Amino acid sequence: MSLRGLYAITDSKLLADGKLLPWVDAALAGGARLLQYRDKSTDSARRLDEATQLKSLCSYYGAELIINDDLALATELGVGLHLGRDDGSLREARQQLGRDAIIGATCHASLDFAEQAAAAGASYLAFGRFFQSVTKPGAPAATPVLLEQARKRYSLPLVAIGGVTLHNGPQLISAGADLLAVVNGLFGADTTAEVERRARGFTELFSSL
Ligand SMILES: Cc1ncc(COP(=O)(O)OP(=O)(O)O)c(N)n1
Ligand SMILES: Cc1ncsc1CCOP(=O)(O)O
Ligand SMILES: [Mg+2]
Repeated sequence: MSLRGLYAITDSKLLADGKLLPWVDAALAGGARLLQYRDKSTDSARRLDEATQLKSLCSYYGAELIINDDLALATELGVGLHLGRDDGSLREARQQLGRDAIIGATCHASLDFAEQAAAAGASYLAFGRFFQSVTKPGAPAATPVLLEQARKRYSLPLVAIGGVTLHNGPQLISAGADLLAVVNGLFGADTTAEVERRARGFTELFSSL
């Protein structure tokens, strides 16, 4: 599949109290192409249960499920994986998950990190945060100029993350982002109808630019 469009990322605090499945359903109905299950808890039984249900939802909508941080869970479900700088070896994950798996890499604001990730077999390169992020306020700051530089250097899909909204998304796409990765700007909505409206809005940004 082509990696372009909205990349929705779950947040266990925003999507507590039974919201996970309906809110994700709305994001996928609105056109999200990738969904990352990002849950920092250690309750492995609940994580397996939730990720299994998300896999079914993604498959219904023709989207791809990516697991944050957890190679074992991605392997068990046969889905993709996102690894940060301290989340284990991308090369080993590639060997374990196989050549067709989507494996994404955090590059913060560094073309050197991007070079290492590309050499290790990353499927996409993720830069950011680009704006203030309530989800991860301490993430290193990146600028659209960095995206432009990465765009010239790599044909791999580029992901922009961090404080992304419908309002600031267009400048990231113009700078070369193939995927907009969004937590709060999507799942911070109060209703499923609003999540779907926002997801549709993000999706339309890619056809209008
Ligand atoms: C698409 C995408 N990009 C970056 C990140 C951040 O990953 P990481 O630096 O490992 O931080 P955590 O998300 O694990 O807190 C991401 N998850 N997804
Ligand atoms: C996980 C992560 N990595 C860099 S910023 C970020 C959080 C993105 O969440 P939000 O879209 O709410 O800023
Ligand atoms: Mg991580």
